[in-house]
Amino acid sequence: MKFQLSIIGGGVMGEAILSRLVASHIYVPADVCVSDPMPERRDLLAQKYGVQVTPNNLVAAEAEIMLLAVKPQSLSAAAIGLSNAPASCIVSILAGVTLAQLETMFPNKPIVRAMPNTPAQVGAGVTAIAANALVNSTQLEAVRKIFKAIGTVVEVAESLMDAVTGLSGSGPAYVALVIEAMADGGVAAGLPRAIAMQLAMQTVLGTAQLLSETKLHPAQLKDQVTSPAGTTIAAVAQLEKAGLRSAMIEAVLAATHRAQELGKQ
Ligand SMILES: NC(=O)C1=CN([C@@H]2O[C@H](COP(=O)(O)OP(=O)(O)OC[C@H]3O[C@@H](n4cnc5c(N)ncnc54)[C@H](O)[C@@H]3O)[C@@H](O)[C@H]2O)C=CC1
Ligand SMILES: O=C(O)[C@@H]1CCC=N1
Repeated sequence: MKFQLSIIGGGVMGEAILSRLVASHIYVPADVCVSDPMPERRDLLAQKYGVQVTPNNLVAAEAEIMLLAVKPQSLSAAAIGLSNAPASCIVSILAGVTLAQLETMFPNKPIVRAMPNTPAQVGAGVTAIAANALVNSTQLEAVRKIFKAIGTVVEVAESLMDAVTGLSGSGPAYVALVIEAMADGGVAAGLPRAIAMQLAMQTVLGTAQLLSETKLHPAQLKDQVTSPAGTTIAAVAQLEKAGLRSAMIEAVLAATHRAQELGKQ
C-alpha cells in the first residue's frame, strides 16, 4: 500500500489528529497522505508536518487506514469514486453518520466509527469508537493507537455514538462557554480580564483533575465547597434558579438529536 495512513479532509480535526500522530512518531510523515481541496490547507499541512498532500481523494485512498474527516455534508462528494477504494480499513469521525451508511458507501470494508473531541489538539481528547464486524483485532489495535495518541479511548455500542457526540464531541464548546461566563462574572465583580480568565480556567481544570484523581462524586465536591450560610450556596441557589443543570441536560440532548438528524441527510 502506498500510504500507512490517509486523512480525507485536513481541517480542524484532521490536523489535530495528524499533529499528535506525527509528534508521537506513531507514523512517519512520508507514510501519511492528507487529501483536501483547499490549496492553502494542503500547503500548510505539508510544510508544518512534512506529510504528502493531494487534492485527489483517490490518490489518498491507497492507504492501510483511510480516516474520513470531512463535514458530514461533504461526505457524498468526498466519497465519489471511493467505493472500491483500496484502503484496508476505513475510520470515520463524522458526526451522525452511521456504520450502516458507511457500509453502503464502502461495501465489504472493515469500518470504525469514532467520535473524538478538540482537546485532541493537546493530547487531552477523549474518543469513543465502534467497529463493524469486518474489523480484525490488528486493525482495531491500529485504530486504538491512533486515538490513544490524542487522549483516552472508550469503546461503545454504535447505537450510543450520537449520545457521545452530544456529550464529549460537542462538550468542549459547553465548557468553553462556562469558562467565558465565569470570567465575565469575575470582571463584573471587578477583576481584570486576564486574571479573571486565568482564575476561571484553572478552576475548571483543577476541579476536573480533583474529581478524576479522588473519584469523588461531583455532589460530594460541591458539598465540600458550600459552607453553611456562605458564599457558594448563595451562588448555587442562583444557578439552580437559572436552570443550569436542566440547560446542560437539554444541551446534550439537543446535540444528540442534531447528530441523529445529520445521519439522516
Ligand atoms: N470540530 C470538532 O469539534 C469535531 C468534529 N468532528 C467531525 O469531524 C469532521 C470534520 O470536522 P472539522 O475538522 O471541524 O471540519 P473542517 O471544516 O475544519 O474540516 C473539513 C475539511 O474537509 C475538507 N474537505 C471539504 N470537502 C472535501 C472533499 N470532498 N474531500 C476532501 N476534503 C474535503 C475541507 O476543505 C476542510 O479542510 C466532521 O464530520 C465533524 O462532524 C468530530 C469530533 C469533533
Ligand atoms: O458541531 C459538530 O457538528 C461537530 C461534531 C462534534 C463537534 N463538532
